[in-house]
Amino acid sequence: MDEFASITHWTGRRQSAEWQRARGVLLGIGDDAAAVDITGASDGILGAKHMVLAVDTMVENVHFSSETMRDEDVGYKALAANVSDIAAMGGVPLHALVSVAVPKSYGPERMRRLYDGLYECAERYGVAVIGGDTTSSPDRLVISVTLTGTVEAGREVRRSGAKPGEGVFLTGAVGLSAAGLHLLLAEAGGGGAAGSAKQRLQAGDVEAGHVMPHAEAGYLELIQGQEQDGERETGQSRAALVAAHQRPSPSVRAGRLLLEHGCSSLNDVSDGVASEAWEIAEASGLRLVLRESSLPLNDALKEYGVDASLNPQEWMLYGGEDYVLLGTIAKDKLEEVRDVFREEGLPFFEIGETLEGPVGVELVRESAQSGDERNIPVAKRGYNHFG
Ligand SMILES: Nc1ncnc2c1ncn2[C@@H]1O[C@H](COP(=O)(O)OP(=O)(O)OP(=O)(O)O)[C@@H](O)[C@H]1O
Ligand SMILES: Cc1ncc(C[n+]2csc(CCOP(=O)(O)O)c2C)c(N)n1
Ligand SMILES: [Mg+2]
Repeated sequence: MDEFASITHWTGRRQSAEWQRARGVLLGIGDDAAAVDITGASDGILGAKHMVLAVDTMVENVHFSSETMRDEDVGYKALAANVSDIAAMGGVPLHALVSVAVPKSYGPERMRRLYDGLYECAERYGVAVIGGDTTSSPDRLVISVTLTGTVEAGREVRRSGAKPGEGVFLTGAVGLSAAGLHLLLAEAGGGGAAGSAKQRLQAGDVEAGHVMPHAEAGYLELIQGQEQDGERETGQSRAALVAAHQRPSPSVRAGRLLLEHGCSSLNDVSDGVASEAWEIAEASGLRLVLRESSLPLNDALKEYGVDASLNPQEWMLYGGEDYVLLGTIAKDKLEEVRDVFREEGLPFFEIGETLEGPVGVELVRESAQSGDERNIPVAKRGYNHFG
């Protein structure tokens, strides 16, 4: 199959012209460039709007491997990661351009499956696929998605908007994706340790008083004492962790609600809560204090941590690829937001607060015995491609 036949095989008859027109698409796949009219898009935005744009790339053996993701998952996640960036601006995702570099080992059927996943995500979030670029690759698959979205003019939610004295929240569970990756690599055989190398503490972190490594007792012992689930639940936990890794659910609806209720900053969790919290603290020039007991420790994550004798907090703070939102909002707005999220059946976890500088991120740890509290500095690290 030549290049043009391939593109048609992947993209043909996936989205009707009518469906695309509702997203403001005037001209889709097939010409030198696509043409869109954002003012004509039915995106739920009344009045003046601005465009928000994001691009995100996934590289085989960096972001995924044949052991961790099916082809459909790669397509799904490549788009979902971008949807999450648009959600983190409070925007509505609209149009995607998809660039792929395809190795010979990926025949037409594998690429078609990749696009099955991509279009599944596109349908879920209402994204029109309007173009892309196709090349060959000598060795590994690379997929890069560019996504547009819209947001009320001048209302995009930035990282720099947090003020001292606000609440810090998460719109979903964290750490599951990293635990899912660990599990998949461990099941693939011996890869567990290698796969989690990025999640291990670097020498010096312990002495510096940074958050504990998996070897340190405290947290793990605390949760180990709690009841273990049976066989059936273990299977369900595995599925939850794997799904979190392969099929993230970006918080678009949450982002829209948060914009509407005047949240002051947002960042999506791609590199880990610690890293994203640091980005908000630095951009806004303040201290961000997280409460250890308020971090949402998911049951599946807890169970896997106990089974693997690894500290799930490491995944929660430094794992990444969760694609939920971390943000800040004035404390007097917390109650109404809490209520709205409950009504809509969306998770909302209040995990800390912002304080006046110096810039940094801390974790408040309460001693189980004495009830004493101490603030531990949270290391500024997460997934780093050049680290
Ligand atoms: N991987 C892809 N996924 C979705 N659409 C694609 C993909 N590759 C190309 N397209 C779309 O298919 C059409 C034809 O692509 P093609 O690369 O031939 O055009 P082009 O961009 O004019 O080429 P050139 O790069 O030489 O300028 C364009 O509308 C392009 O956006
Ligand atoms: C096989 C395999 N090994 C390691 C990882 C972990 N990983 C890769 S990129 C990334 C952060 C987000 O990327 P970016 O910053 O590029 O958006 C993380 C946590 C994985 N997903 N698959
Ligand atoms: Mg981001």
